[in-house]
Amino acid sequence: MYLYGASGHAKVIIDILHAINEPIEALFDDNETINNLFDYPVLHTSEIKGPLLISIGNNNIRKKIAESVSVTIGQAFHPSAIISAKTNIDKGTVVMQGAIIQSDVNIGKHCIINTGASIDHESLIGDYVHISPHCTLCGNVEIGEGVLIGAGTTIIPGVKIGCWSVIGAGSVVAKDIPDHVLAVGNRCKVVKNL
Ligand SMILES: CC(=O)SCCNC(=O)CCNC(=O)[C@H](O)C(C)(C)COP(=O)(O)OP(=O)(O)OC[C@H]1O[C@@H](n2cnc3c(N)ncnc32)[C@H](O)[C@@H]1OP(=O)(O)O
Repeated sequence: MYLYGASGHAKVIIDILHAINEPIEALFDDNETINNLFDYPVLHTSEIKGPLLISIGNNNIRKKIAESVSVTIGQAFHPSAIISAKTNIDKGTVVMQGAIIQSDVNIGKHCIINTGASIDHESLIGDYVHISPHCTLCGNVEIGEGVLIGAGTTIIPGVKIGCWSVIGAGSVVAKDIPDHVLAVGNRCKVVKNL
């Protein structure tokens, strides 16, 4: 596996790849001052190789890179994650330690399902989404493309979050949230447009 991005997020993905015995060939990064991460070389080249995981936490940047490369895309699920056999997860998505993904969930490409997050039955997660550590998504939740759900957020059943919106850490979302907004709080409310 090759990784694009040599930051803290890459360190967590490296742990997952170790846990599943997936060899790591090298990392790529645009920052020419970073030449290695742990024992792995960091390359600065436009010749990107696959299978590739984009190991960058920012959803916009992950999308830009995904659209600019034409190599095989990998996947990485930590063995401690519990993933229903009746779930579809698209390429490029990583599932961190202790996450739980229940039956009939669909998750798009290049998503991050972070440490200890729980996604319940029949939920729909768009492409380039980040579900941060210890979020709880109840059943039938819908998350639009590019959304960041901040750490520890709870989303009650059936709620829809619009594309490229951000939900602040620790929020409780009981009503639908539109596209391109920042919304925060218990009784989560929109505080600004993005
Ligand atoms: C392994 C990992 O680390 S994964 C990374 C996971 N990342 C996260 O969970 C980060 C989530 N980010 C947040 O919660 C941030 O605070 C954000 C995105 C909500 C806000 O960031 P900014 O755009 O900088 O907004 P800003 O700090 O100006 O806040 C706007 C208002 O919302 C408030 N606010 C910000 N965050 C929160 C929050 N989580 N809950 C309640 N209110 C909040 C601020 O106090 C501010 O209120 P004010 O205008 O009355 O002063």
